[in-house]
Amino acid sequence: MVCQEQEALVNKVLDLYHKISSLDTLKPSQDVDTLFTQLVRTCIPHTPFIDITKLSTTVQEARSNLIRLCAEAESLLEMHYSALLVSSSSGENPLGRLHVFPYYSNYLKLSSLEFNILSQHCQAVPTKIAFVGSGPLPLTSIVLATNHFPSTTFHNYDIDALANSMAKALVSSDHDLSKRMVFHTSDILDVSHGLNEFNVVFLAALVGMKNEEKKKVIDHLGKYMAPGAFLMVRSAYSARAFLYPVVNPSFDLKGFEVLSVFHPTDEVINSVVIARKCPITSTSSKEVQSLFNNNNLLINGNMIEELVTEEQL
Ligand SMILES: C[S@@+](CC[C@H](N)C(=O)[O-])C[C@H]1O[C@@H](n2cnc3c(N)ncnc32)[C@H](O)[C@@H]1O
Repeated sequence: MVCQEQEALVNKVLDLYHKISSLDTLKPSQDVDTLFTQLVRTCIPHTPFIDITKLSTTVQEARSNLIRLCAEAESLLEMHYSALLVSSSSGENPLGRLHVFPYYSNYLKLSSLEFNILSQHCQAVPTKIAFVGSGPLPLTSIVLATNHFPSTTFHNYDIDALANSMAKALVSSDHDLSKRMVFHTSDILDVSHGLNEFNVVFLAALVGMKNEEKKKVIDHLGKYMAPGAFLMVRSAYSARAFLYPVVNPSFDLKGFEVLSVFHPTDEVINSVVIARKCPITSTSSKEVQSLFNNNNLLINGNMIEELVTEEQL
């Protein structure tokens, strides 16, 4: 049963959706900024609670189109600011002026939240972290590498070659990050080899926009990540699900042990889910040996110093 408050909120979102979808372009402008700011303000409150599984088919359809429009606007906004930061840096390090990006403080808060949640479960400092869906302005990797993991290498995967070339240009003049930020252009579904070298994999909210696409990406990561490695997934709660895809910890994380789910109540929009790839079950001892040789064998979150084979037990 939908209460009046829920109906009013859904109607407001639909109204904004129709206005946004009638815009000629989603490139940054006053009109685009005004409409998306109204949309975010409408969706941020946790009440009235919106259960997206209870929405009508029409509203479900509008939601999935709206998420696609949000993704397009987010990519265009990132491209705009990534290009602006590089073109206006006049020889200085553009990373010193990231505050010009309107949502920079949101990323500082989100990255700090994700670091705190990860640190509660992963005692070892990760040597290598993968960020899937890094974009032209890879702020999560930049903030984590700068503020939280000063000795970790970040491998950034993006399907869009232009996004990667812009991101590379952004970090190239930074003495430290130019060495610790690596960029790979590929659909993550085409990446298998090497995923087992990461202690931690982050999955951007907009990789896999429909539920079945998101599940496919998570299943793929589950297949190739190292046993014991951590997966940080961004999701959405209540009306924020009109802006981003929802990951259901009970159904969408097969092969992973869900460690915690956190729904921010402030302006950090994404929920954060941390899960750990289930330890080795049917993996052959040969695969275990190769995982160990890659020096990334984590069982129950701890790096294994030496491999004790069944024979030695
Ligand atoms: C706009 S960015 C958002 C991430 C944000 N910059 C951050 O630092 O958290 C999302 C990126 O995901 C990329 N993407 C979408 N689907 C992907 C896939 N299957 N494989 C790799 N990258 C993907 C898009 O090209 C886009 O650049």
